[in-house]
Amino acid sequence: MRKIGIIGLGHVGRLLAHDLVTTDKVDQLVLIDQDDDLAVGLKADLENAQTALMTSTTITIQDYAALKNADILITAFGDSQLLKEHQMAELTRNGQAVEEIAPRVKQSGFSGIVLNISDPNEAITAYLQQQLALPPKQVVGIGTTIDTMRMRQAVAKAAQLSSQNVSGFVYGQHDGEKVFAWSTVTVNGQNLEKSINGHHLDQNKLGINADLDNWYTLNGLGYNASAVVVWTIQIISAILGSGELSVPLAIYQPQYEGYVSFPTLINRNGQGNPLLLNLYPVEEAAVKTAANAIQQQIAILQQGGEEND
Ligand SMILES: NC(=O)c1ccc[n+]([C@@H]2O[C@H](COP(=O)([O-])OP(=O)(O)OC[C@H]3O[C@@H](n4cnc5c(N)ncnc54)[C@H](O)[C@@H]3O)[C@@H](O)[C@H]2O)c1
Repeated sequence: MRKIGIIGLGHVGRLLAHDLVTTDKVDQLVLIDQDDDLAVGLKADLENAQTALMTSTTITIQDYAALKNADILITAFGDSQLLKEHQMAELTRNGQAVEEIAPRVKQSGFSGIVLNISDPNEAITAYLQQQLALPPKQVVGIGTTIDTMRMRQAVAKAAQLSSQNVSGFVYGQHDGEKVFAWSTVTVNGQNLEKSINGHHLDQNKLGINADLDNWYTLNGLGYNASAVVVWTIQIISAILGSGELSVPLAIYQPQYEGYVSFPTLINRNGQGNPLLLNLYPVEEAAVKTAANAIQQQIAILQQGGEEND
């Protein structure tokens, strides 16, 4: 029995619930939002959709206790409107959401794997891990997964190839101190120093193009959801299946003494071994800068928590 909880049913949470139900990826779904009407409406809509399906998902709403035996909890709470102010505008409000949500999840007896989508991703994932008191391997964030896929796509477009030919990772901090680790990027096994498919690739331009897609999406839609939902489903499949996926998640990385986005394996036990690739010294220093920025955000959340006590 595959059981998944989703907390936060906005653009991301509701699209994820839709895709899980309509592609038969889940047997039991627990949907929770601070807005009761939204949860009731989404349940009714998804149940109506199931009339066209040969599969069936049991949907429970607004019940933290139902998370007890869930395999995976996806956290997608927040207020995407705040992103119009600045990239990290959700920090304090999502920190407060963690303080509301974590005790209720803990009380349910949930002992599965948490995949956090809420931003700022690394700091909120770390704060969730602290407040839930689950082992760090069971609390990961989507991290720089989407940034990495945008980077791969920018490389692929410049080389006029498909992005499946490109590997390599963005490290650091999603939307903040992002580190394009060009030392890890290859196209069909070849690094970017030589021309690829007859094209000389300029790393500065690639970085700008990678960010541009995010800008277009936010400018046009006011939020982004499709890419993060599709990759979340890939990660869910790795956790519920028998294989392993390598993605740059927000994980506890002892080398940086805290949470940072770093390539890692993910499997049925949660975070597996991190991929320890040889970074250029300048890249390694940039990841350290990102880890420090994340630590500063966590300190702000912890101070807020103390003030509220
Ligand atoms: N890391 C990524 O790649 C990535 C991509 C897209 C969105 N995000 C982040 O994911 C989060 C969700 O994005 P969205 O576009 O769905 O936002 P949204 O504003 O559309 O929806 C957020 C939902 O969370 C709910 N919520 C807020 N606080 C809550 C609480 N305490 N308890 C229960 N529900 C609560 C709200 O009622 C709302 O329905 C945001 O933090 C956003 O920045 C991250």
